[in-house]
Amino acid sequence: MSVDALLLLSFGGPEGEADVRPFLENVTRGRGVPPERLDEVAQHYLHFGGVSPINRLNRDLIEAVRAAGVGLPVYFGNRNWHPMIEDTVGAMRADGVRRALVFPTSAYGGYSACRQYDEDILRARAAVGDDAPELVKIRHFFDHPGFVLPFADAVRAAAAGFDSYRLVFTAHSIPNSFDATAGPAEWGGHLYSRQVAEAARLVALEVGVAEYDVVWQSRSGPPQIPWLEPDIVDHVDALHAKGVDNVVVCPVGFVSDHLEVIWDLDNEARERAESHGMGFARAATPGPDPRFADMVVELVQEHLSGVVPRKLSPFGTAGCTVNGEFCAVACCEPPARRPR
Ligand SMILES: CC1=C(CCC(=O)O)c2cc3nc(cc4[nH]c(cc5[nH]c(cc1n2)c(C)c5CCC(=O)O)c(CCC(=O)O)c4C)C(CCC(=O)O)=C3C
Ligand SMILES: [Fe+2]
Repeated sequence: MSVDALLLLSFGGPEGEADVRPFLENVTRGRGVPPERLDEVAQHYLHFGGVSPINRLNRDLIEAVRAAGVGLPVYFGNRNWHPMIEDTVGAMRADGVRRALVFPTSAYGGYSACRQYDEDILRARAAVGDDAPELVKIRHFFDHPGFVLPFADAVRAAAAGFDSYRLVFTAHSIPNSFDATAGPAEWGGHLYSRQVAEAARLVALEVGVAEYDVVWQSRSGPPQIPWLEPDIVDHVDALHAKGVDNVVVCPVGFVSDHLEVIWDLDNEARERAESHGMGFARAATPGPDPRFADMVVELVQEHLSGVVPRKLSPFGTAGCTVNGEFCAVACCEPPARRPR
């Protein structure tokens, strides 16, 4: 297969105070997130001057992927903030791009982590019209050494100051109902939580830690709807009650230092741990590691020249579809949302 560009597709984040509200409205349109939760999240962004690190980190990653020799023009588009994917795909068409690979900045399956990026591709191609470039999405990479090994080194570095510690992995919580439908139906559901557990297992194996926990963070949505639990902050309390004195948190659900990482972990979870007199260290995310950019190049080559896929898990390959098609019928389909 030949392609003439790579598109890095991400979530997007605000780049100043005035962006925060319109960004949050884009994220939560029709999603039933209570207004109190939005006010709270707006405060998290305003704490950092209204600037999420996510766009800068993505621009840095694009530079690193170019420098790693990807050999294709690299474009940048987001779901929720500028540069918006519709505009980027329009620019790609104007530049004469016929077919592009899409690298999504999420390693996992599930509605929020995978299918919603397919919806973005569908929407952008529809907006651009008949001669929109063909867009081929790259597979889930939660089990790629370029994702797992930087996390493992980061855990070792974070734990360096502790004689003993409990290793805790976190990923973004999602509604239980989203997890139930995650993945092709014949794979039995729960693909998101199973991939997160598998990535955690691979990182722990590499570090040489036999006992660890997998927990969740950054829950939103109305309280009566069940989401994946336990929450990291509650879990810190539980570890304290068990007599754990140091905790190392590895944000395995995230590719880079998103706002959820620098607020929910570096502020909320850390404060809770320190209130108990516990030591707390957070492992770095893999996005800025040169091995991560090399992984992106390798994933491109998997498509172009049949380089043997490097996968550390026995899980099937998913997420790689053309023009925003879903992996399978009803794959990662969100249950109908209740109107608010
Ligand atoms: C699984 C998952 C990922 C990982 C996969 C991936 O990386 O894509 C992820 C990433 C991200 N989520 C982000 C931001 C937000 N997510 C929200 C809300 C939600 N996230 C959800 C899930 C996920 N989210 C869900 C089920 C909701 C409820 C509403 C809905 O059903 O959609 C809200 C609304 C306010 C709130 O309630 O928190 C915000 C502001 C940012 C940008 C951060 C930055 O600026 O650095 C990033 C990378
Ligand atoms: Fe989110």
